[in-house]
Amino acid sequence: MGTEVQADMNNGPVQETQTSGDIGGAPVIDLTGIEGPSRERIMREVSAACEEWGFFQVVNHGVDLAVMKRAKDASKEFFASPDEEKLKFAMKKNVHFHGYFNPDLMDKDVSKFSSTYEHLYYVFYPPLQEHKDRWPTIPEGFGPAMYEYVVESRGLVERILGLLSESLGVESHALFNGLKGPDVTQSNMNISFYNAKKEGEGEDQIALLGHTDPGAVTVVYSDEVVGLQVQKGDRWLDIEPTPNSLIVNLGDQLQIMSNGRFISGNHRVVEKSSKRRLSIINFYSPNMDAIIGPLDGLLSESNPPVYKSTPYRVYLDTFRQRARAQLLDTISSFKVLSLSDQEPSSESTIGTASTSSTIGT
Ligand SMILES: O=C(O)CCC(=O)C(=O)O
Ligand SMILES: [Fe+2]
Repeated sequence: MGTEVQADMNNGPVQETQTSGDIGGAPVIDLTGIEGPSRERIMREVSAACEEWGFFQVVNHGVDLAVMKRAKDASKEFFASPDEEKLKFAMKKNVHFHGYFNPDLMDKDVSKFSSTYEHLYYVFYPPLQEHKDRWPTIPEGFGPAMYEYVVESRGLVERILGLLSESLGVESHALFNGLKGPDVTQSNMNISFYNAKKEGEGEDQIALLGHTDPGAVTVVYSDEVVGLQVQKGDRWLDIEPTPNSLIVNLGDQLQIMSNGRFISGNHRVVEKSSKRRLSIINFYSPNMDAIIGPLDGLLSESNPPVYKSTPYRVYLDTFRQRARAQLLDTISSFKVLSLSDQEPSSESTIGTASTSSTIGT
């Protein structure tokens, strides 16, 4: 999910039950030997995590720790810069929410934002000049440091896509090729600096409502401050960042491509620590013109398509429209209807879902 969506999902003290969270959400998987003798084991662990949680953490993931550190240091330096410097990169109306946002310094109406925390949102891949021209230049090396991390973390995503394709029993490039469509996959970066829990505040504040990400695979590089929670049944579980790990979660497009075998895990962010939390998020998403549907190689008479095939652009537009109305379950409106279902108009689909929406529950 990108910032444009979060815009409408950040509502501060929304009353959701049980903000405290239990520890132990989602497995930690060691990727040592992924190209060698451990591949089978890793493939089983990753696919089990994707079926059960849609979430896992990875260690020994092959992303250069020095590159991670440079991206984190650059982000911290950006947020620590004087307000007037940061505001030079402020989001502008109609520029698709690219740029810097700070709820204390900016007119919330700038992009209909009601976010409760500072963040940066940029396209980092493909590195077109129009994208590069927007990247922050404070600190000076911000763009190159972040880009280096983006390239490394995209490599991780592509290794995971290979494993997942194999575990589905299709050719190892099947997921990647489906996502890239006619050209390349994309990476939008959301660098969020959440607020600390205020002293004396009883309830943990919800910074980001429960949602699934619309794209393919999200890589969250979180500092050691807890805040991200994954939903399991009716419970919210804290993801405790393991040092040097990366958190991986699947977005809606992988649930669709796997014909429902993998899940796009519902998650949210709460402000529960006395420290502010930094997270650097790579939304690895399909090409806008890729037609995403269940992979051909998975379908049979006994496994008919559960989801429709749709250009990603259409899916994302629907997701954004619905998110504005805080309807955060988009994927069910892309289900193939069974013959016994009545065909609702697209408007009534949205209307129906609004009343049955399970946001944050
Ligand atoms: O900050 C995080 O850990 C996750 C944020 C998130 O879920 C999102 O931006 O979609
Ligand atoms: Fe998310």
